[in-house]
Amino acid sequence: MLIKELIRPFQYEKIDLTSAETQNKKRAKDTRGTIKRIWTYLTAEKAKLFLVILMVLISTVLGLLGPYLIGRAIDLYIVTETNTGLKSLLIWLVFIYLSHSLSIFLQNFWMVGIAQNIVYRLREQIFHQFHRLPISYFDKRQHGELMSRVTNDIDNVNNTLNQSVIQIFSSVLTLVGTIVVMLSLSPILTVVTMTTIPILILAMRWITKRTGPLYKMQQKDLGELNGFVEESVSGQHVIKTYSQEDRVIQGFDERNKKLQNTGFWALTIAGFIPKVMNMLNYVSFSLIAFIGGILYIYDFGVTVGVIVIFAEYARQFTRPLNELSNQFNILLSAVAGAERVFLVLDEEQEESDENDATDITETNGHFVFCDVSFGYEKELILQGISFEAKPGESVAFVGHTGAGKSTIINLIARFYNYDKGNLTLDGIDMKQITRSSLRSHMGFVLQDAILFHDTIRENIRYGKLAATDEEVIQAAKDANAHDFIMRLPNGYDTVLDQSGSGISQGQKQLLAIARAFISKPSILVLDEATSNIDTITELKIQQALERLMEGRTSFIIAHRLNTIQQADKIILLENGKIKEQGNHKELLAQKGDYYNLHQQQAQEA
Ligand SMILES: Nc1ncnc2c1ncn2[C@@H]1O[C@H](COP(=O)(O)OP(=O)(O)OP(=O)(O)O)[C@@H](O)[C@H]1O
Repeated sequence: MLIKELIRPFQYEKIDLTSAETQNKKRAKDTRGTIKRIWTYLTAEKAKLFLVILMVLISTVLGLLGPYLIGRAIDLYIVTETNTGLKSLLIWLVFIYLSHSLSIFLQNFWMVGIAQNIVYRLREQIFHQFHRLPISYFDKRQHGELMSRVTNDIDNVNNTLNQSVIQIFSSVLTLVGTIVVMLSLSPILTVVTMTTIPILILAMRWITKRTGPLYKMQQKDLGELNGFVEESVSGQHVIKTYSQEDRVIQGFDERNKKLQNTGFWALTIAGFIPKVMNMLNYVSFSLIAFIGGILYIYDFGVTVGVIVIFAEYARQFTRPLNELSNQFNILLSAVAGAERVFLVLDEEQEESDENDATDITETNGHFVFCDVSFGYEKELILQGISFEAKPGESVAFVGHTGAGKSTIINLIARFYNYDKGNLTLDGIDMKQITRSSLRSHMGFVLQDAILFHDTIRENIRYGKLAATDEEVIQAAKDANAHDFIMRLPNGYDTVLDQSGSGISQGQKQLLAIARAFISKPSILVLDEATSNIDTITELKIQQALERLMEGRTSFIIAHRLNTIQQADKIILLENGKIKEQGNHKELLAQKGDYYNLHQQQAQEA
């Protein structure tokens, strides 16, 4: 059992990197582009970046000077046993090492500042971008996965910026500096020191070729896992009602396992780097000691001090190489993260097609659909839709699930653009009206009222931020919500949470109606609640809605026919087409589908 446990961590599935590698190759250009783009963020912090580079330069030179002086001390004072000058050289050494530490401290200090500024901007940009993207963008993606971009991916960029930029500069400088000093001391020993480099490069290549795609996979898997967790947390109600806990846990386990697997391989392979480095270090150290010793004994111009300098430089020399490849790995993982952030930033914004659209300052709410067709993807969902909603009229949509009721609303609110035909508001083509001005005249009372973690007062005020407390109370009264609010211990100051727990489904609806009242919209969209609401509350909702609809063009997604009998127009949809339209009386007289539906629901009731 124990042995099994011990070897368990090694029983990871092998990961096929071929597909990831080809993907990696395809994206190579993107990687370069992404690095360039990160660089533009860096150069926005010119002054600090300059200071960092200056400190890196100073620390590198001082780092080279230390071993050099120790070597000289051995040759000049220790081997020859003369003490004069040794003291002052040692004082110099102390000063050099102290300054070396100080310059390293400063470069890190400034770099942390730069990194924080950059991730602050990135976070700000991506969050702002989220609010400028069309609804279709969010419809197509898992929300937790998107959230992962703001958190994990940006974190990743942050970590890399903190470490990599300095490391890369200092590694390159140290490499160049070491080679120059080594060559000036002993070209033969320089060659000896460098013999291990080809092996090192080959080993690093082997490693990075594998870790690069693995890091990308790891970020992706992490995003998926986060998406799943977000869905499971926000969907707890549904999961529990349908007793789907086991299935969700199993789904989580699969994703968790996948992430564990990629994480294991990414870190294991990356972990070879220091081992290979150490081994090669010892090899090169032995070679220097051995060949340097021979050169010293046979008097080839190599001193003990020079051997010591080389031994120290050999270490210094492989370290930057190691760090470069290490940083390269970390850089790849950050580039993967940054790429996912930039992908969001590069998405077309909702207003991108609004160049020749104009704001509407007011509207009568007169909609005309003329032979309108629309599909989310290639497949057409709505076909040949024609109807008119005159100012102040109420239009109700009925039809089976998936018939296209919500889709028509999506076109009315311009969450999506219609494809063919003609859709106008007050005679103006919908595509010529800016979305923000259109929506500023619209009010929504949706099935699942979205509340924010704030007081009831602020939740109602969300409909019009400038509303006074009196207006909030008036709106609540109009919405029949005032009484229940006053019965809560903290009244209007009761803090709700996102799911609105603490108040009932019907009360949530009343708050949503109050929110719509306060914004005084000309156009209303009502999505009837299907859930069971007690009859008294339902009556209150119905009353409030009728009051709200007065004088406003209203679109109602109806699930029960008894609530829409007063509607000016009822449109029966089937498979994205209008099957019947007219008012309640007319449709009953037609004795068509509406009539049948009505009979059916009457019987059920
Ligand atoms: N964002 C979307 N992307 C792709 N297809 C979608 C999208 N939203 C809806 N659909 C498809 O469009 C069709 C019409 O959906 P719609 O939501 O308009 O129906 P509905 O009549 O409102 O149904 P319900 O009463 O269930 O809300 C369905 O086949 C649905 O699968």
